[in-house]
This record gives sequence, structure tokens and C-alpha cells, in this order.
Amino acid sequence: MSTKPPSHHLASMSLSVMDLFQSCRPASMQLNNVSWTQPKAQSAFLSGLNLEIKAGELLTIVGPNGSGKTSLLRCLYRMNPPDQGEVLLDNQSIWSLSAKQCAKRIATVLQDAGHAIGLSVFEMVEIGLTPKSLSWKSSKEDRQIVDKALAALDVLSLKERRFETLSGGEKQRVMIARALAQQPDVLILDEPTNHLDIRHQLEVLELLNQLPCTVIVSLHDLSLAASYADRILIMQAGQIIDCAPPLEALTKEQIRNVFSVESVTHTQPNTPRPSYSFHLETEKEQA
Ligand SMILES: Nc1ncnc2c1ncn2[C@@H]1O[C@H](COP(=O)(O)OP(=O)(O)OP(=O)(O)O)[C@@H](O)[C@H]1O
Repeated sequence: MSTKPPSHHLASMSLSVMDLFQSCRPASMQLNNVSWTQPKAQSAFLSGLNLEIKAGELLTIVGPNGSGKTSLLRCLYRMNPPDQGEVLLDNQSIWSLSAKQCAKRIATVLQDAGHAIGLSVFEMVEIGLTPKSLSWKSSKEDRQIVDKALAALDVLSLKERRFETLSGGEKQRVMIARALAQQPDVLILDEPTNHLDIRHQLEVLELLNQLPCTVIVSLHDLSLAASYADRILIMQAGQIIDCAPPLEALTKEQIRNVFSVESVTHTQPNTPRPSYSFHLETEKEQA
């Protein structure tokens, strides 16, 4: 028997949003010996990174503040040019593709939920159609795509509102809808659950889990990361410390070493998906 809570909204939204992915060709991505140096820094922050992301995989990226999650994601979506090594999308260097060719296959949801003065929610999401659109004027089919993406993120009722009047969580959901409207083969999201209430956090991860495209998502919540990931990648000080299925990657020792907290892992029967509780080391434990 399923342990998931009933979600009528989720069931209907996933049905229609899956239409958008009918011609999705999930892509693999690869980092080969990638190094990247922060502007004005003396030495590389990301250094010699190697990683293979399988087509259709859901990879979550975790790590403390400043460990390099965003920097790594920027390398993957053709924002940070590596000083050394290569980033491949289906075995082709992303730097041999134009920005537009890349945007046809990779969609991003960034930490700072978009700025737009005067655009409606509908128009914000319509921008997601740009890389693939053949004409300036949106067709009936384009408008249906936008509506389906808005419905999937539970923001269809806001479509006439001006984007800048939305709450932080509503803006975040609109930006995820825009990425879905782009119908990508790879979806990269940088902390997409920031600002979201717990129900919408779970719904977003559940939705990402059902998408056929490759999904790469950074998260601070280790339980959420472990609940849905095929593999978890752990960053620390610009290095990939581990990349493995949740129970293998997030051991008590690993969590202590990387996040400097003590943890208790809670597992449930019939599921490989753990959750965690945390506490700071007590003086008694230190002794
Ligand atoms: N363009 C830049 N110029 C200078 N320093 C940078 C730049 N981009 C990133 N950094 C630095 O690189 C380090 C890694 O930053 P990054 O944003 O990748 O970390 P993160 O793991 O995503 O952090 P957080 O969890 O706080 O979002 C930080 O110390 C940051 O200040």
C-alpha cells in the first residue's frame, strides 16, 4: 500500500504537465576534469571535478553554505566557463553550442526568483517558450502549454496578476512553471524550495520525480534531497565528496564531517528513502 498522502491536485497536475514532455529526449551530462576559478581569485575553487549524470536521473546536490553548489550548477548550465576540462551534454561540449542551442535543451530555475516590472504571471511563463518558438506571436497551442505549466505549479489562478505583486513562494512556483514551459531535456534548479511551504515543497519534489527529463537540483533539506534522489552529490569546499544513492551517501559520519552536526537517520520499512533529524554536538558528547 502506498504511504503517500492522497493528492488529487497532484494527480491531475501531473497528468497534464506530462503532455509537455512527450517529445523529451532526456540528456546525459558529464564533467571531465573541470576546474573553475572565482573572479580575481588566485587559485581554482572547483578543481578537477569529474561527474557523470545519467539521462533521466534525478540528482540532488547538497553541501554547506559556500561549498560550491551554485558554482557547479553554473558550470553545468553554461554560465561559468571552466578554466580547464569540459562539460558535456550528450557527449557534446556545451561551449560548442550557442546560448540559444543550450536553452533549447537546458532550463534553469535560479535562486533569485526573477525580476520583472509590469509583466503578468502568464507573460513571465510565456518567456519559457522563447528558445523553441518560431514566431513572435504566441499560438493557441503555446497558450495551452503556459496554462498547463501554471496549473502544474498550482498558480493558474494567478495568471493575470502582475508578477512583482506575488509572494516569494508564488514567484518561485511561477519560475518553476516557466522552466517546465521550456520543455527541457535537462532541468537544473538551484534551491527551488526556498520560500515554499511544506506542502508545496513536497509537491514540487514529487513533480520533479515524475518528469522524464534529467533533473539536477540543489537543496539544503537533506530529508527532501534523500526522499526523491536517485543519487545525492555532496559538495564541500569546492570538491565533490561523494555521489551515491541516499543511504550510501548520507551516513552519520559523512553528515558529521561535512555539516558539523550530529544526526539520527529514520528509515521506514519497504522504502529506501530515509529522513533525518539533527542536533549540535553536546558538551557531554564532546567529553
Ligand atoms: N562570481 C564570484 N565571484 C567571487 N566569488 C564567488 C563567485 N561565485 C561564487 N563565489 C564564491 O564561491 C564560493 C562558493 O559559492 P557558491 O554560491 O557556489 O556556494 P553554495 O554552495 O551554492 O552556497 P549557498 O548554500 O550559500 O547557496 C563562495 O565562497 C562564494 O562567495
